[in-house]
Amino acid sequence: MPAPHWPAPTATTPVTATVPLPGSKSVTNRALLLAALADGPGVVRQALRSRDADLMVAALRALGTTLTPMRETSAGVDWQVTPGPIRGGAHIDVGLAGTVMRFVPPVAALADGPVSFDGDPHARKRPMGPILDALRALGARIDNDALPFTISGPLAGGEVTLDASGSSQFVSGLLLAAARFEKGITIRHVGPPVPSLPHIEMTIEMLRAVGVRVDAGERDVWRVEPGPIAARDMTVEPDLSNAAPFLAAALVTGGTVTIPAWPLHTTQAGDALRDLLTTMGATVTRAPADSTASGTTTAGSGTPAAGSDATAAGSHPTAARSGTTDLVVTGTGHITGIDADLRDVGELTPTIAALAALASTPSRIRGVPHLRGHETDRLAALATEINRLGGDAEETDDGLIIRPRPLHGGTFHSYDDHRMATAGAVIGLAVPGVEVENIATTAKTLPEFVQMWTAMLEAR
Ligand SMILES: O=C(O)C1=C[C@@H](OP(=O)(O)O)[C@@H](O)[C@H](O)C1
Ligand SMILES: C=C(OP(=O)(O)O)C(=O)O
Repeated sequence: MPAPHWPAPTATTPVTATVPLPGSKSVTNRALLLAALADGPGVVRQALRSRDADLMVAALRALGTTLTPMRETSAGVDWQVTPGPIRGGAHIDVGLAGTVMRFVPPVAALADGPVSFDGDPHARKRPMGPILDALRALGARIDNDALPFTISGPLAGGEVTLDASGSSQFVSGLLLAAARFEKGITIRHVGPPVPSLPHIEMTIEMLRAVGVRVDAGERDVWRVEPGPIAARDMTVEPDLSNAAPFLAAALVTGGTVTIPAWPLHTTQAGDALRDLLTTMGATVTRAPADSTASGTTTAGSGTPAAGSDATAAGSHPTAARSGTTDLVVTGTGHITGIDADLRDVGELTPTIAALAALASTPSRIRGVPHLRGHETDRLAALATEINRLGGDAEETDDGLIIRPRPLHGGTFHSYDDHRMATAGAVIGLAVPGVEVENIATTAKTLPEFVQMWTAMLEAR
């Protein structure tokens, strides 16, 4: 029996809340995988606990890694990770997680036997061809061009050309495991532009932090030298993309939302929110990390900011280098439309589109045709759901045009997409009677979403 739809709360007053966020999905799943491939036991601190992270943990365990939780708080889980020989014979469930379906197969190709992969029904539709062809070119045998498939090594590594315009994760997946390939790897991208380049930067930065030599000096070419991956003590930053709906609430309600422990230097896509939300009419400031806006209370977990102690003293390179501040976003209740190329930060599109649907001037979102291969076809889903509520959204070849039009209540379908569900919540702040279908899908990256959202609205 499907769960009843979630009545998205409407904000009757401006929100004033501090919202600590759990760890980044993208950093967590890279850190766990690198720790599993390392030359000794390591630690991943303040890792996200969510469906995607749990799927990564299960995948690495199935391949022979020992992962032991040392401490779990609402800021995340500290994992002791002890690598083992990579075992064949495993079956990996990727769920709907791009980071599992693209990052784990290159590791599986190093196993001593075949490894099979499958996932949610929609996972079978997400693009996999370029990374599977690349693994074949590097020596692996694979029996299909999409999920489900079985992969067998050995994988020698070497040079490969692929079209990564469908997902940056094809490049990241190959790079993450490549130091363990006998010949390392040289990847050449040929095709339309690669999306989500900051996520490839994240991969490179995290590889370098564990001693892997990466050459990214030439556009669309990446080289990883074979060699050991150092065991480290890594700390995960808060998930800045999951900050998006909460910060959007400041714009929609004319309130103030503070996110603690926002890194001063980061490769996370969510950092682009500072500029995007400014363009849409917000005031964005940084406050010292130990300050709390007066009169605010903490929404969500009520624990110290995720990443705060880690970023003061921690070992994650991005956090350790430059520390963190609070990020404070204040809105006016009046949203200006935006014309933005989101190719680098496509995962922010559902929140930006939700804001655009509430804006007083038209918006155009460009550069994101690859969103058709995300958790759902996000361009079609956003246009359909905004229009279902009476809005005016139109798909283009590479994005969306959204024009102002008054919205009314109704069902907002999530398509099993966590960011569609949170986009429905953002619209619901301003539009009475919005009901989000399958809000539970937020568990992909933020299992506490409903509690955090409710606490944000109740905070004063
Ligand atoms: O490497 C990563 O952690 C991610 C890369 C991006 O994928 P695409 O390049 O497929 O957009 C992003 O959208 C996704 O949420 C996470
Ligand atoms: C595209 C996303 O996820 P995935 O890692 O499954 O690709 C996302 O989180 O917006």
